[in-house]
Amino acid sequence: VGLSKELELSPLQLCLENLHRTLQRKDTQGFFAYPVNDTIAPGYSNIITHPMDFSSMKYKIDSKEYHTLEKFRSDFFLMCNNAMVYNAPETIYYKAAKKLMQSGCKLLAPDKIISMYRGIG
Ligand SMILES: COc1ccc(OC)c(-c2cc(C(C)=O)n3cccnc23)c1
Repeated sequence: VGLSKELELSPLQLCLENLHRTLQRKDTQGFFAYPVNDTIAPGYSNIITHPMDFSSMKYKIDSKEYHTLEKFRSDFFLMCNNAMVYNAPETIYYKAAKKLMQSGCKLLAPDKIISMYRGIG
């Protein structure tokens, strides 16, 4: 007896869960774990129109909102870019976002995405 229907993870979801886990492991301080709020980041919601964080991405994977690897990839880069727009270059958040983005570029490189699709079948 397999997982009940709604819990069954599709090959794409399994791939996205894997990528999500690998990328989130790089965020050792948890700066990208949850949505940034205006209390810890004054004026954030006025400056960043499309917020994104790892918990929101996880929710989108589990609710089957990502139909392609590219949609997941663009949310990841949106998350990193937001941090490099709101925070000044000398801040720990900007530097953490830049480093995270570099990891994402390697893991989510187009040739890697193509081979993942081949693997998904
Ligand atoms: C200092 O501990 C935390 C804990 C969680 C955070 O975001 C979820 C952040 C955080 C994360 C960010 C980002 C990602 O821009 N940020 C910007 C300004 C002030 N704080 C933050 C910091």
